[in-house]
Amino acid sequence: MAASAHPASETPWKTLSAEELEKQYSPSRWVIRMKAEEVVSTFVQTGIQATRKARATRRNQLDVPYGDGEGEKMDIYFPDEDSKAFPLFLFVHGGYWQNGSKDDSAFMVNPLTAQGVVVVIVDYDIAPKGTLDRMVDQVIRSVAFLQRRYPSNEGIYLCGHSAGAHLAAMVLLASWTEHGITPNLQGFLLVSGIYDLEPIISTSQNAPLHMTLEDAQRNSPQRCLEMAPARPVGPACSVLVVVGQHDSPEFHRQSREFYETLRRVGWKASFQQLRGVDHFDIIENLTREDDVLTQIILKTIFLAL
Ligand SMILES: N[C@@H](CC(=O)c1ccccc1NC=O)C(=O)O
Repeated sequence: MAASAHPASETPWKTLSAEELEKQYSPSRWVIRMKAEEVVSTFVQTGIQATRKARATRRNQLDVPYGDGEGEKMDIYFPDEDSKAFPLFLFVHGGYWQNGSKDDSAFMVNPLTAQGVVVVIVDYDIAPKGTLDRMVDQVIRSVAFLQRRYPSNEGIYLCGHSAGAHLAAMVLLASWTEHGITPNLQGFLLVSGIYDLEPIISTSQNAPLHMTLEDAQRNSPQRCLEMAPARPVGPACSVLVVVGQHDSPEFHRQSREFYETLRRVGWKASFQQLRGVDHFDIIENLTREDDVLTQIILKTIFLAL
C-alpha cells in the first residue's frame, strides 16, 4: 500500500456525501436557539452594536495602518488608565474568509478594556480581493506591527474566531526572523476554528476563495504542523483550542485533532468544549463580563503576568 500523509482513518470527511459535507461546514445549520436564516444577521447586529458602544465609550485609535495595503488597518481600544505596560489582545474575525470586518467585530472590547487590557481588532483583505496566502501574511504582519508599536507590552494574546482562528493558528507557524522581530506572544485563543482546509474545497464556501488543493494544504496549520513542526515561540506561550457544544461534529473533530497535534509537537496546549453555546453565541457572549469565555480569557492573561 502506498504511504499517505492522510490515511483514510484521519480523513473521515472523505466518506461524507457532498450534501453532508456542506452541512458539516455550515455552522448556522447546527444552531438550536433560533432559525438558521436568522443566526448570521443576529451575530452581525450584535457585533455592530458592540463596536458602536466600544467606539463611544473607550479611548481608541481607529484605522491605524499596519501595512501599505488599503485594507491593512486596525482599531485599537484602550483602558481608562494610562499605562505603557499592558497586555494586548488581538482579535481576528471570522466569516469564512469572505465576510466580516473590524467594524462589526469589537465584541470583547468593553469587558476586556475594563480590566486593563488593550484590545485590537484587525482587518485583512477578505475574498474575493484577498487570497488565503495574503490574509495569513497580513495577520502575521499585524502582530509584528503591534510588537514594534508597543515594545513594552505585557504579552500579546492572539484570538481568532472560525476562519479567524485559522488565520491566528497560521501565526503559530510564522517565521519571525523574516519579519525582523519576535513578538511577545504569550497566548493563542482559537475559537471554533478550521485547521484543515481540504474539506472546504468542494463546498460552496470555496466559490469566492478559489482554493486549489495546493492552496488548501499550504494554508492548513493542521497539515503544516504535522509535516514540519514549528518551534513553540516560547515556553510560556499557551494555546487554548475552544469549540462550542453546538458546533458541528466536523468542527469538533478539527479542534480536537489540532489540539492533539499541538501537544504532540511541543506546544503548551489545552482543549475546551464550552457547554450550551454554538458557533455564534460563543463570540456574542464576549460582550459580557460574566461570560465563561470572557473569564477564561482574563485568567489566561492575568495568571500569566
Ligand atoms: N455561511 C456560514 C456563515 C459562517 O460560517 C460565519 C458567519 C459569521 C462569522 C463566522 C462564520 N464562520 C466561519 O468563519 C453559515 O451560515 O453557517
